[in-house]
Amino acid sequence: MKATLLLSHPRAAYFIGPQSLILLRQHLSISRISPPFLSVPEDQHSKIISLHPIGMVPHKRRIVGTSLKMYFDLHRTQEYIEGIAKLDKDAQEVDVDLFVIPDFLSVCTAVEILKDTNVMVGVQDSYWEDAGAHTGEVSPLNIKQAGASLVELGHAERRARFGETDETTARKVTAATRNGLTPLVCIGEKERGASASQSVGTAIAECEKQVKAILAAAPDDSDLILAYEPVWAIGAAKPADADHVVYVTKAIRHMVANRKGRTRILYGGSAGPGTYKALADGVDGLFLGRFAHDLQNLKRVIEEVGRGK
Ligand SMILES: O=C[C@H](O)COP(=O)(O)O
Repeated sequence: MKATLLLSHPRAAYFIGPQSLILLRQHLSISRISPPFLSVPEDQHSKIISLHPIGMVPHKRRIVGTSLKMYFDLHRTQEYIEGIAKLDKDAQEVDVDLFVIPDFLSVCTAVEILKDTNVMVGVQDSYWEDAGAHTGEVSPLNIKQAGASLVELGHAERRARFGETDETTARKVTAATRNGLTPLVCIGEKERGASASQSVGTAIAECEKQVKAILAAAPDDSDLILAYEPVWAIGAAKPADADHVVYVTKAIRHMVANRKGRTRILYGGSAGPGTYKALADGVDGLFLGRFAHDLQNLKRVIEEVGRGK
């Protein structure tokens, strides 16, 4: 068994095996451990670095973005993307990756407007074949050629309204990575449980099934973004409780701990300014919907995520 523990650190994450755990417990005099996560007091971090330099994985660069879903017409979308271009500098200043996912018709416009920035452009879906008689579908090959770099897949709205399943999402994940696109796959439980602990248990069980399908479909060394979006928190007045999100996203991180490729975990679902700080232990950033329509809100979120608060 390997990588059974994940140690959080402001600048790094550490994956260690059971042997190392015994050593680490002695070294740091830690008695209380709740696998798979271990909290180490900040003044002891340097001891971990010297004890386990080999298992060190660099901290993942944080990431913030928004999907415009089908909210705006073409003119408003263009104006919005021009506004996003102005936030590139803000994102760079705080080392945050920024992305925007417009409607399909606006993708080429977005790529053109953002060509001199670091902002990534994504699409809201893509098909599992690259070409052929698939009326109405959009080829991942063409998406790549258009200059997009992200493909959002398996969003709850597509699962609910267009019959998408773990299986179809997985096929699309494979096709996206085959074409050099990064899949941003949405996962999350449908219902909130009767109690806090039941909600966490249900969420982890449902996410595990979704994550397994994604991991089987994505090459192990590919870049992957998982957006944890509890379905009941999408389009709501406020995001899911921070404790809930942190428990679930830590469990998701454990599920993907053995991947070779970079795997970043986002939270989405009524997120906005003020959401990130309490989630910082669990997620690498936020995926916004409505609350990014006001670009001032998005700017604040970029700053908050970049500063970790
Ligand atoms: O794609 C984004 C998510 O579905 C969240 O949307 P929302 O923030 O409007 O709830």
